[in-house]
Amino acid sequence: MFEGDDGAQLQCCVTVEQLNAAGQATRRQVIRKASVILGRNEFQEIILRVHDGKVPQNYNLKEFRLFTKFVRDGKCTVKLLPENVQVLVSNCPPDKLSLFLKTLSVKHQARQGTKPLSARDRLKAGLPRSFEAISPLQHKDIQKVNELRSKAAPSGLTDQTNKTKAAKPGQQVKRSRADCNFSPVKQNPSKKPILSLPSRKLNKEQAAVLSAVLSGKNVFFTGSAGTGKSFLLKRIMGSLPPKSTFATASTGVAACHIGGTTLHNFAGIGSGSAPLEQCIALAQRPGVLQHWTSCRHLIIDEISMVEAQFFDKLESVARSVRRSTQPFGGIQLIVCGDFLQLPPVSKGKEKASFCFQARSWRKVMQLNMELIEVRRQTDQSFISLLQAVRVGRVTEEVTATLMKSAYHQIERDGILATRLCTHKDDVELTNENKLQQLTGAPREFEALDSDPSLVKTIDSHSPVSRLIQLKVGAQVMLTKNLDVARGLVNGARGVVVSFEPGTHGLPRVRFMCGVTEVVKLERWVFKSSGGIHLSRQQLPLKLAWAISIHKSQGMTLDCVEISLARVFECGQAYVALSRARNLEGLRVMDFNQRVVRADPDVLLFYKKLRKERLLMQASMDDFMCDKENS
Ligand SMILES: Nc1ncnc2c1ncn2[C@@H]1O[C@H](COP(=O)(O)OP(=O)(O)OP(=O)(O)O)[C@@H](O)[C@H]1O
Ligand SMILES: [Mg+2]
Repeated sequence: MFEGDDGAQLQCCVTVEQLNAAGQATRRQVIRKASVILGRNEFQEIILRVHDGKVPQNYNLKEFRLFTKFVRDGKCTVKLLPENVQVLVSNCPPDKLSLFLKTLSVKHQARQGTKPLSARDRLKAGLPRSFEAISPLQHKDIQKVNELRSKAAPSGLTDQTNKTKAAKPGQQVKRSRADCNFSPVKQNPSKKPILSLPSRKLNKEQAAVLSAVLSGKNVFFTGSAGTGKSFLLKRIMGSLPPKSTFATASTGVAACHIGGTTLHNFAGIGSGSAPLEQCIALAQRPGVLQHWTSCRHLIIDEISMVEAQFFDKLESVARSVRRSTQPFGGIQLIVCGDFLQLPPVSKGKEKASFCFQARSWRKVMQLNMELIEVRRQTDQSFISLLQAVRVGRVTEEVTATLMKSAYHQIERDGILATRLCTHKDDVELTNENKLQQLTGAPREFEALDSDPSLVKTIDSHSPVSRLIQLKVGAQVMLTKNLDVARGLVNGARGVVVSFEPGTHGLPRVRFMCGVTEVVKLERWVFKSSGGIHLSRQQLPLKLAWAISIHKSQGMTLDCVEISLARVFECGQAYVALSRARNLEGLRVMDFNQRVVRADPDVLLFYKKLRKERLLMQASMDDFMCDKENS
């Protein structure tokens, strides 16, 4: 079973169109708040029921086409062929929609081969009309369909590409990349199951946070590095209606991680330092106002870098722009981060205050929850070392272990360690020099930007630069998840071993995980504050002799060398050390315990939170059993 969802029911916007022979809509019905249910009638045929809260409409899914290209945007179309009707779904939580389509596809294919009933058979059966929601997808359904598919002789394909050989009219399902796990019925050379279930399930504590979010409460959830906060945020995004959900983060790097935008971009009030009236006026500009009025769920990752005054300003702007007296104007806040990691950037002398010190924080936050289970690292002793560093408790043993790591040999297959630097200029200098030292002329890869005049905005949102220079031997890092199962994930380290033929031949990279792959162009799409979609097409690579600690925020890194001598912020040493997946992949130069500092205000906040949360935790338990009993 899939976590917390039966896959047979959707809440979304539905448009039902009756088409004429030329495919134009002659009649259109829009249902803003529809429920769409997958079920079976008295003859066990699969029925799509669209309910507008008054009268349900049933569509028999015998012959239909699915258009699923925009599932990640919460949209799809079911085209009923004989009736020439199309049902357009929109503003649907993407994860729910993709599970629904998977259920539909599997259940439909499992029925392949059953003889269609004639009108006479129906009459003779004399069964009372009935409708029953379809049972949730189980592993056995998947197995059955994979068997059917692997047995399917090549000529019997219902694959779009060889239309002439398409099997009897049956389901002519149009497949798009979005359906990659419903790949068209082809002989499957790799013999791996064609259909698969989502492998990376939420653990219990992550599921509890998701439940609290879906109950509509304002939730702050925290946890040390690698406990899956960002991972969970992406699942939360997949469970909320896309049109009214805005995913943001305090920095461009973190925003990239969750496929969102920066909080500043969402808010459109600049630095927020202007007087309130002015900020409200800024928020009412076209393009920005639409964010504030359509937003019902505001997600913020890496909250530790948002400063208190900015948070308070946002809260006041929200109430004023949305003409609501509720905290944050009634927007549901879903906020996460680790206050013992990077603090807000201080301007000038005085120390910037943390978000939890904001006037409105306690008024806004209804539930504080914590993820305890660390997922990035697996070695318990390394996890304990990191926990000690996180709270600034540097024992002799911690010091000895980190100093010993200076001799770790972490290079392998020509892949050198990435140096995590505290200052950006060191990074640029190191990468440039190292590239220059390699023989041969560099190959240049220029990005294709949707709007070259907005290169600054695009730069601040994408993890790759407009221009990338590479040579054979260049140390590189992947900046996008290409294939999680094969270890080609954001942060994966590698070295360029060759280029494909031709002046713009793509680079072939050998990765630390053992895979050697030609890296192809990828595309990043994001919404800028004016609400316009911007995009960049570029290689998902960046030079990786060095990277800044700020740019490594949120990342999981294979092999890092850290020099902590110039660490200047509380939490910075912890962020750097906690990027490494294991101690063997880490080399710490010139360690001395002075560089490890935890902010005393933050330690106090977590201490109070723990004391309170014991109550909150109890109420969390109450909350969970209320849920079970409801
Ligand atoms: N339930 C899960 N199933 C499988 N993998 C998971 C799960 N939760 C987290 N992970 C993996 O653990 C690693 C750390 O997760 P993530 O980056 O979300 O942690 P984080 O709390 O955001 O860390 P940081 O504080 O450094 O940003 C990632 O590789 C992520 O894919
Ligand atoms: Mg994170």
